[in-house]
Amino acid sequence: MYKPSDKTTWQGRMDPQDGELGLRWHQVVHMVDLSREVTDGEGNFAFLGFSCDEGVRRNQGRVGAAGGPAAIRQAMSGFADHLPEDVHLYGGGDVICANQRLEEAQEQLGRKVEMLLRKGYKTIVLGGGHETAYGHFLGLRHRLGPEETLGIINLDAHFDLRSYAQHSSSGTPFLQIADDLAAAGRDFHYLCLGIQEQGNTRKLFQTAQERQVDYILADDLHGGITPDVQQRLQAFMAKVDKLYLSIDLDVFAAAYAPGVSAPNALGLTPPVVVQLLKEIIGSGKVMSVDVVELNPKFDLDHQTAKLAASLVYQMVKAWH
Ligand SMILES: N=CN[C@@H](CCC(=O)O)C(=O)O
Ligand SMILES: [Mn+2]
Ligand SMILES: [Mn+2]
Repeated sequence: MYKPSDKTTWQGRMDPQDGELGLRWHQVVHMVDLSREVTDGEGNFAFLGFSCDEGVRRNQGRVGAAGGPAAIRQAMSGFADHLPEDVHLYGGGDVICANQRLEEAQEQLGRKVEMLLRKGYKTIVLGGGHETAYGHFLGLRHRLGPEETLGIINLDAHFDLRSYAQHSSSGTPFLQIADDLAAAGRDFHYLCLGIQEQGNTRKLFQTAQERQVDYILADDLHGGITPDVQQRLQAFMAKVDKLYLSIDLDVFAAAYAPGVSAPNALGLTPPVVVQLLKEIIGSGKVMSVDVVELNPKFDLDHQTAKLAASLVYQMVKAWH
């Protein structure tokens, strides 16, 4: 199920006395209906929501992530417009997971991501639980050339490499992706930043080792981009052609991001994450991004939604 964006979902303060200089994102964003083929979007940004609780529900989590896209959109609406004249924002609406039909919703997300990328948009997907990542991947894998290698960078307290033998969930997307890539004869290059040891069982560390996953613990990132972190990040990015960047908001300390499905007391601070995002986007290889796991039901004064929106702002600024 898909619901195109409409202007009523982009609302905010207005300063008409200031004319063009007073504009905010809700006044400059265009609406695009993704239920039909879209026109060329080269150089522009498209936001696409994935409104879904099913992955977190299947993963024994506290549901509420379906409200994520609307909450992030609301938080982005009031941002001051500092974009260059030739860069435009497009609200692409939401893919909605209905009646627990997660796999169908992921396929639909994939089709829309593929279309946006094919039309030249820089795509920013707003989750949803981390099951968003598998749907996202279903689309972006079609935009890889036959010889191009994909690198996946996940800012997350968790590996999300659980077995999907029983069912897929918000805890399984990167193992699903690893297996799909292997079936297509492609390598799985996966770097996790911000892993919490106490948040991942020995089984998950074992799977990470078996799949040759590269990771940096949150404990080793609190100091920001040290020479060692920079070297590891750059080495990872150098060995791939394109990057898919996924941001799970539970990578932050719960003090900054209380509104997530699985909060972490010892997570990262916003300045460290922004530094990492700039370094990653600075590679020039990022093809698509998602921000996931916002759970507005547990948010405090929209703090986590505003943090998610601010990450989007920083990425748009670094990426255009
Ligand atoms: N999206 C993934 N979530 C975590 C949840 C961990 C928890 O509930 O504590 C995971 O599966 O590992
Ligand atoms: Mn995750
Ligand atoms: Mn997580």
